[in-house]
Amino acid sequence: MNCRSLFVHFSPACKIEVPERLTVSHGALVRNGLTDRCICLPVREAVDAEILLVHSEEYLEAVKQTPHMTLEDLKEFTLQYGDVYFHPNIYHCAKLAVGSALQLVDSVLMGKVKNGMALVRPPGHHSMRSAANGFCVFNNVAIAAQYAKQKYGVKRILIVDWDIHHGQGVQYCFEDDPSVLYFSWHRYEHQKFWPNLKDSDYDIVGKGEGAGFNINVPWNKVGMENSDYLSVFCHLLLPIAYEFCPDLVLVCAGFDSAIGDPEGEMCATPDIFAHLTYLLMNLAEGKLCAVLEGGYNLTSLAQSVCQTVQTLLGDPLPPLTNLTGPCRSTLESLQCVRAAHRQHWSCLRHAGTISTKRIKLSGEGNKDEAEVGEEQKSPEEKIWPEPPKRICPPVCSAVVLPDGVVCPDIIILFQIRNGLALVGDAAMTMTCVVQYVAAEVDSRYELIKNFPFPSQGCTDTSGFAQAMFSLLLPLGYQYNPSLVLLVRMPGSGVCDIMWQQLTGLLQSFAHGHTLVLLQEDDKACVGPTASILLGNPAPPLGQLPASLKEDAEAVERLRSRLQADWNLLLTTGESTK
Ligand SMILES: NCCCNCCCCCC(O)(O)C(F)(F)F
Ligand SMILES: [Zn+2]
Repeated sequence: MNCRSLFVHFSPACKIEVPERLTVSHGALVRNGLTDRCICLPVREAVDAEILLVHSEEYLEAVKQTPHMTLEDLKEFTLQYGDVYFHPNIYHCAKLAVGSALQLVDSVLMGKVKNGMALVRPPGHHSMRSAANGFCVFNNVAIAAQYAKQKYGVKRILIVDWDIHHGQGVQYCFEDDPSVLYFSWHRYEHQKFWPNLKDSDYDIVGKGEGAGFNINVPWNKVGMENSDYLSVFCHLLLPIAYEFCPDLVLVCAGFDSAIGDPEGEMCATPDIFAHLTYLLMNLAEGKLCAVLEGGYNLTSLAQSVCQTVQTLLGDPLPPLTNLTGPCRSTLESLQCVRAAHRQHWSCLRHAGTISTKRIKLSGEGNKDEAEVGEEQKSPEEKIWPEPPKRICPPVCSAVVLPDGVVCPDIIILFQIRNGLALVGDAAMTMTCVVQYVAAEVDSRYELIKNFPFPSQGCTDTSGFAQAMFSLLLPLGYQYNPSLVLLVRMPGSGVCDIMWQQLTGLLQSFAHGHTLVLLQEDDKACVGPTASILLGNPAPPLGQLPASLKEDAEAVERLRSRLQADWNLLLTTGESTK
């Protein structure tokens, strides 16, 4: 009689955390030709010392006994923990899951690969120092973070947990540690959703030295969409992450936050993970390790994994359509978290200083007022369009030198992905290109007009970064252009590394079709700009100081003025009216 039949007979086998999660995800990667473009790292078992970076000796010793336990003992053992199922082979699997995450960290930090993803089972983010919990035995990502600090002396690590459950195990591990910034959003419903912890609410910000380095974003309604996720990234996570300036980004990549998942009951589509991944790749010079956590709808999971890996490979992002702006519940959560963290992060200090009152958002139904038809469907019955194919043009970038004429249609007609032109007069050329594209090329194409940056321009990097996240990104997403025309005007006051970050972030739009115009005497900028257009990560901005008050307030004023028409700019449930 093999273990399997023993296991099935006595313990309530877990119905959603099943082996098919890995076989279906891997199968989709193979089918989409993505495994051919990756190197497949060998896995190994974690050794005791690595597991003890996070877990206690008594817990490790106890788990070590499980392979030799009788079914009765196993059942007894399991009962002391919550929502976790022990099989005689789970200790071996849990060591492989940790070992895989550490292999990925080694390869990224030794520069063998730029980034990567570990597809592991069992997941890890709920397991605590001396307790298994929520399908998790060892905390894969928490161990990976401690390992990176100990073995490579990494100073600052950002952990982004986009799984729909709160990774309380990670939170407890680093709550007093300022070198690890833990960000988690999670279905919460005012503590009515599992794991029903007060510790998962927005006001739990970390302890002692770690105060401010734990960010909890509770989703108090289900049905959250792409707009809700993007709003939290633009108006909370990215500004803080850039201020923190991590040397390494780890992702608790759970995909139960995607549409169709029975646990999450959210409505964000799999292509959102392409954008979330890309936005994080502009940090830590692209050093990003994603480790699988949850995700229980096999169709949605497979698509989300492919979207994530395709972005890690540098493919152009699929434009996100019909972004309707965040819902009321999201705005309330966002406002609460920003207020709880204002004292810890200068990027939030001036936020909301301009009091704003509520506006009626276009088409905003708060999540439980969704149209009847959709609402009746169970998560498994939900349908969504397959993410669009993300074709990378044969030529990635082109540089046009002064005597050549810029022909943007080669970019627009997808012959190349992006381009850079050195021109005599950037302003005049910009006008020509705008007219040319508007007239010559099919009028369907829109352009990102020159963003109305605060009149006096943002002189300091922090102010500019603030404008980028709270203005430019949300506007760009909602405007959804087909071409991004980025013009570096003489005397713009934008420093080179900020320019590189901006060039990188703007690839989020228009399938990455960016045309950059530089003044021909700006030769020094050609190399750094071309490097970004070719997909290299932008150098870090460094830990950002507080932005100038007048800059931050100018951005806030502009945001308040524009948010009536562009509600991805909203950060509070209020408006100026
Ligand atoms: N009435 C009890 C419901 C218990 N539900 C347990 C949900 C566990 C979620 C695990 C996960 O998805 O967060 C992980 F990423 F760890 F796998
Ligand atoms: Zn989960």
